[in-house]
Amino acid sequence: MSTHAPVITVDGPSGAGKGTLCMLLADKLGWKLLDSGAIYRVLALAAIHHGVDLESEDALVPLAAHLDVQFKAEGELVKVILEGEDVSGELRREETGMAASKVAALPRVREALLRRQRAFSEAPGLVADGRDMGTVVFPGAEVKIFLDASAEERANRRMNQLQQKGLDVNFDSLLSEIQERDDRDRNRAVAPLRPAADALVLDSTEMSIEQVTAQALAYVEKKLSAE
Ligand SMILES: Nc1ncnc2c1ncn2[C@@H]1O[C@H](COP(=O)(O)OP(=O)(O)OP(=O)(O)O)[C@@H](O)[C@H]1O
Ligand SMILES: Nc1ccn([C@@H]2O[C@H](COP(=O)(O)O)[C@@H](O)[C@H]2O)c(=O)n1
Repeated sequence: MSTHAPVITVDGPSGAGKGTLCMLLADKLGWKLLDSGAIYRVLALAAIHHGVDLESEDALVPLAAHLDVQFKAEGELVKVILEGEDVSGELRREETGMAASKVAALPRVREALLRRQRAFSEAPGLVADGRDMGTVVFPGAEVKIFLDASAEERANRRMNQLQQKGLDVNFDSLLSEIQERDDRDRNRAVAPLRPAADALVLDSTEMSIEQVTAQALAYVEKKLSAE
């Protein structure tokens, strides 16, 4: 007999702070974490490594269906192993995010990755980070949050994040990459980025990580205790 595990979905645009919030929620609740963006990123890397055109749906679908990837937790970090190779560094690059948003716009590619994402749902619960977690992948989720922030604030956060890694970055090019990715994610024909009708929308533009976490946790506790 299968038991139902509760799900919290956190959707929103790139750099809104979803990953940060999801990690804190999963840690606090002792629940599993799904970083669905990492799956699209891994697929994009697999395509690049195999010389597959990022717009060829026919070639990408079998690659998505047979993606040989492992996520290995090592302390606070998660190592991503694609076909035996550690791609954790390559995975987080801005150009990988851009390539991921191209493969993610293809309907049959999304379909091929659905089961893999749903398989993350297990007891005691799952915190799922992405673009369509509350609308498509887990439409029956107990708690749905849509985390937003202005494009300028997200570019600023990303710039600080990259500078902390010692990388030389340009605000204007980060902002235009974020806007290009937003545009593709919001306007694609399938699973476009938008809040689920029953999601709490949090605009974090003027909020610290601590304020976002406190508001999200209060909402999660209220929703879960009402179940
Ligand atoms: N409320 C906040 N205020 C300031 N900085 C924040 C806030 N939330 C997150 N950050 C910082 O912004 C950066 C991006 O956050 P994070 O990686 O969580 O975003 P994301 O939405 O998961 O992005 P992506 O979808 O591209 O993976 C990180 O350096 C994080 O520490
Ligand atoms: N549920 C999702 C998650 C991600 N995507 C696409 O992948 C790109 C990379 O995502 P990150 O969260 O790792 O930045 C993103 O721009 C989306 O195009 C998606 O479509 N659905």
